Amino acid sequence: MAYTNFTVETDADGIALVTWDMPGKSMNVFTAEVMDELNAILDATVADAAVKGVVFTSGKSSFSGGADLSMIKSMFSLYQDEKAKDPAATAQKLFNLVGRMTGLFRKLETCGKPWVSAINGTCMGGAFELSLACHGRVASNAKSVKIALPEVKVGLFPGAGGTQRVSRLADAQSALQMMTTGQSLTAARAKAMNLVHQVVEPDQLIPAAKQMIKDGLKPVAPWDEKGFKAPGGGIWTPAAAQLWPAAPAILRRETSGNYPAALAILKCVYEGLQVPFDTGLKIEQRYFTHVLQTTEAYSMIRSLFISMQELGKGARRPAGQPKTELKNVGVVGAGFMGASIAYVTAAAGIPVTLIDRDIEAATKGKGVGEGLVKDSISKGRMTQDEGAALLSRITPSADYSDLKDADLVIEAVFEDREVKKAVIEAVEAVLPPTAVFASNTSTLPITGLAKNSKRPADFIGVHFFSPVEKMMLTEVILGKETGDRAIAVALDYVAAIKKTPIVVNDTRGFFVNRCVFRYIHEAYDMLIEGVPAAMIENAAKMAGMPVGPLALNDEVAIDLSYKILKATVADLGEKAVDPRHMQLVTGLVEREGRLGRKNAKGFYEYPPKPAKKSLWPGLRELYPQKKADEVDVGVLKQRFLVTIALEAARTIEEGIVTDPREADVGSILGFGFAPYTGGALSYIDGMGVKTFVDLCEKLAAAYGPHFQPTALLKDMAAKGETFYGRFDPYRVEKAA
Ligand SMILES: NC(=O)c1ccc[n+]([C@@H]2O[C@H](COP(=O)([O-])OP(=O)(O)OC[C@H]3O[C@@H](n4cnc5c(N)ncnc54)[C@H](O)[C@@H]3O)[C@@H](O)[C@H]2O)c1
Repeated sequence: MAYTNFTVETDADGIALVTWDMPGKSMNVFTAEVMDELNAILDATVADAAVKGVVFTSGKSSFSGGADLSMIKSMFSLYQDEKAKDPAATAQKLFNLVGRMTGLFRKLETCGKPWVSAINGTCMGGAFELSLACHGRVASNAKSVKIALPEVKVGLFPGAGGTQRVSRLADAQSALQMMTTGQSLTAARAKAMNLVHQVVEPDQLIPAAKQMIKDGLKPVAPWDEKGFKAPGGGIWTPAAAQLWPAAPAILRRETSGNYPAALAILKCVYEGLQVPFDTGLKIEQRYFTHVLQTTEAYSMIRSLFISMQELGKGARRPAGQPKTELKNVGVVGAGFMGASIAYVTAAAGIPVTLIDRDIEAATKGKGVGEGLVKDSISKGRMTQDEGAALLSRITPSADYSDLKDADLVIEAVFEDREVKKAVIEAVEAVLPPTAVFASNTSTLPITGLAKNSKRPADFIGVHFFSPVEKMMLTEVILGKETGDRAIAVALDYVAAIKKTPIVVNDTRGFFVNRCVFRYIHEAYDMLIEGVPAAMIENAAKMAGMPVGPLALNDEVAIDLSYKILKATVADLGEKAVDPRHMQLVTGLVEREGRLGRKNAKGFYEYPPKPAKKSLWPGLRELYPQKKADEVDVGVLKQRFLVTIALEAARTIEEGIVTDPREADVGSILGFGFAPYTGGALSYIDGMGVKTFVDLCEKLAAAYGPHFQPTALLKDMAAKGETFYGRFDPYRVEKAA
């Protein structure tokens, strides 16, 4: 029988090689059709007496990425459309849907013939759960092999038997760690955890998998054998007696109780290990159904899975613009940012001309790339040859005429209007008429810079975040005259370097920095009120922010905050900044010389390693300090999230950001806005706009008018609207 997504070849020994190779896809994913075909293959191999066992592998360079968007979306729309009407019936339907994959894998596990999964590349989520249901697992030792159950990162957890099988193979602590963090394992680590049986050279993968069957692999899972005991003896052992009381506390410390999926993993493992395997599967299915219905899962899947993919694939790309294959990119300014921009561009296979004022500076910039390559090679992420090829794509130069073949030039020179003006003119003098010019400025409006260009329609902002090689977000900034072709070229470039773009209209601070400074300014307010700095930082982390606002301010530099406050006063007048903020920052920079991380003196002290940073004791002298019991940490947490969300809502109201997906994805990728909320606008939608408006009014009365809800928010509250409903960029396909 022919299958669309699989080939099946049975050899002379009666071993069927099932190869998963979905047509037209770069990666295999689970779809309803894949599950139907897998079920049919299972039935056929069981029925065929000539088949002694099955080796299951992938025809792609990776094994599989797990569940497909369409499956998640259909569960999602079920929840969205039907929950309000009949919550109990919706839960039952979800429960049945969730059980499909679990049931199929259990059927495989108990089919009576041995199955071996041959893991040839990255194996994620549902695909690893399928492998876990196989009786044998062999992984290639290729560096590209990564094994993970990463569902928790989008608010879910392994719900197709993963929690039950992993905790019956690996010790409970490692199992919990793997699933509650979603960490990636190398093949060797997976073997050490007892999750795969063998790790072999890539060319030995299929022979080794077949050999397991020839050696008489029993088609019975360990937990289906009589007298099976979980590693470490289950949960009633002295070691377990230490782990289980501590586990919830550790999880709480790591997640501040913000992630229902992480807690559900803990419960699935704890409860599941006390009952027979099939009952454990039911427990998992029940918790998964529950987690699917939480606001956190709903919002995280929407932003971190669906919206991120849609934006990455060019959801905001203007229609009708042909795709640009970038053959050469110019980067002008080989300093802190430019050097890394050149590196990520070359890493994406694009030749780069890296220009600075003299060849020494340009070569030094390439040296940054050399350092990053060396690091990647030492960590096994890159081969010597790949590193050499990458570096050969970066050509340092001090001659602007070398930009004559560039499709796109990105400037990252000093943040100075005059310097930028001179660079724009020098570049345009040699640039081909088809090329686009992008500025990486963080504070200068694009429309103003474009005034120096003879071709403002081809002028755009491409704003990177530091460290460029790690940060996944790029803001694409539109000046008033930026044309569609420039937007398309910028988005094609961002896609080529595998970052996620958000398209933002020109404004002071664009989107991300506007929100970031609201976060930091709220911390200034708290300091001024006398809240101890440690409580400020802890409250932010408990709210789900990855970095406290004071530590973040140290990273971006306090003198930059000072410069921005002064520039705001110069451009918009004294009233545009809070005089108490100005006083605080002026004192820190001018009187104390505290510039932040860069001079090892900021809100924190940075002693030489290995000593850890600690809050600067002098902060306690600046304002009369409140006692810990005079501070409500819950309110501090709320203030951080609300002030950022309100700023994000303002950017929508002002037309700076036009699509809620971009505000959400931008807030999470740009500054780590509490990911469990799904982002700054999902935070508002999640609690309901009316509730948010009421909360803003309460906070405004207590902490100042910057908490006043905006006109749009009040209007939305009155009409019962949500951001996603109102702007409706987000269409969920109906369940099949
Ligand atoms: N530092 C950040 O975190 C960050 C983040 C996003 C954007 N930016 C923006 O990126 C730009 C560069 O910032 P940076 O931190 O990399 O600065 P930097 O001082 O490290 O680098 C600037 C580089 O530009 C070079 N340069 C100056 N004039 C030049 C000219 N006429 N021709 C060629 N090269 C010239 C300098 O020699 C230097 O190597 C600024 O616009 C800044 O606002 C910075």
